[in-house]
Amino acid sequence: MIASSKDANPDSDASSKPEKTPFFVDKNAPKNDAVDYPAIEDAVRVILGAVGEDPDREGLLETPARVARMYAEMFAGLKSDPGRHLEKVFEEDYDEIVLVRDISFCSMCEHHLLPFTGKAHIAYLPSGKVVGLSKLARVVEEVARRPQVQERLTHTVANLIEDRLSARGVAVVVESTHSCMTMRGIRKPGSLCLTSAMRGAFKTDPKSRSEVLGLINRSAG
Ligand SMILES: Nc1nc2c(ncn2[C@@H]2O[C@H](COP(=O)(O)OP(=O)(O)OP(=O)(O)O)[C@@H](O)[C@H]2O)c(=O)[nH]1
Ligand SMILES: [Zn+2]
Repeated sequence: MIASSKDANPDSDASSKPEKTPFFVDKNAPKNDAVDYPAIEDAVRVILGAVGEDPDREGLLETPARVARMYAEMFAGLKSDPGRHLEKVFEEDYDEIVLVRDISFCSMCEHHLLPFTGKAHIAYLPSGKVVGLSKLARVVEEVARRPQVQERLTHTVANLIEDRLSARGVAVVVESTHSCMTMRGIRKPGSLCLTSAMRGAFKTDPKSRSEVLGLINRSAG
């Protein structure tokens, strides 16, 4: 467990502080040991005060703790290795396209800390070994749980699959809506951002590329 900002402050006197709301009250969310929950709570109280709110009013009392749990959940993939989901492979005499489409995800834009949500489509060309289909979705789910840009999400997933499965080709297409473009700033609801990462045969062979894009496009939406 990382020490909280209070622990790090030699002047702090925990005994004189009122007892805080227990920060881990969501029984469903696993504890994220990489996250300093009390530090997030402190920061949220500061933000609430800074926007002109009263962090001590009843409706906001538990908000810092809720936000800490939310960030712990949203950033649960920050310190983990999503590639571990691709370790259990099995041999199969199949060398054509494997495509899992419409894998929903929710990630966090690193510029505004607002969510971007959408779908990922993953295809690969096996080279003797395949992986359980759900594992591709697990990789997306875990990589998504980081602050990032969509481009990084896309190529991180592609690199993991190419490396861990020694795939002859990998295609990752991600389509998503960025809250920072829909609810603030330019405010363009309905705008969609598409990114793709092509590896191996999908990058070098136009026929393979067009075949996989055809399958993804036909299936998407
Ligand atoms: N390339 C890319 N840009 C992103 C992503 N998520 C958010 N952005 C953009 O990050 C940019 C940040 O631009 P800045 O000018 O630094 O910040 P800003 O003043 O809040 O920008 P506006 O959103 O235009 O108001 C914006 O253009 C966002 O649309 C992403 O996943 N990929
Ligand atoms: Zn943003």
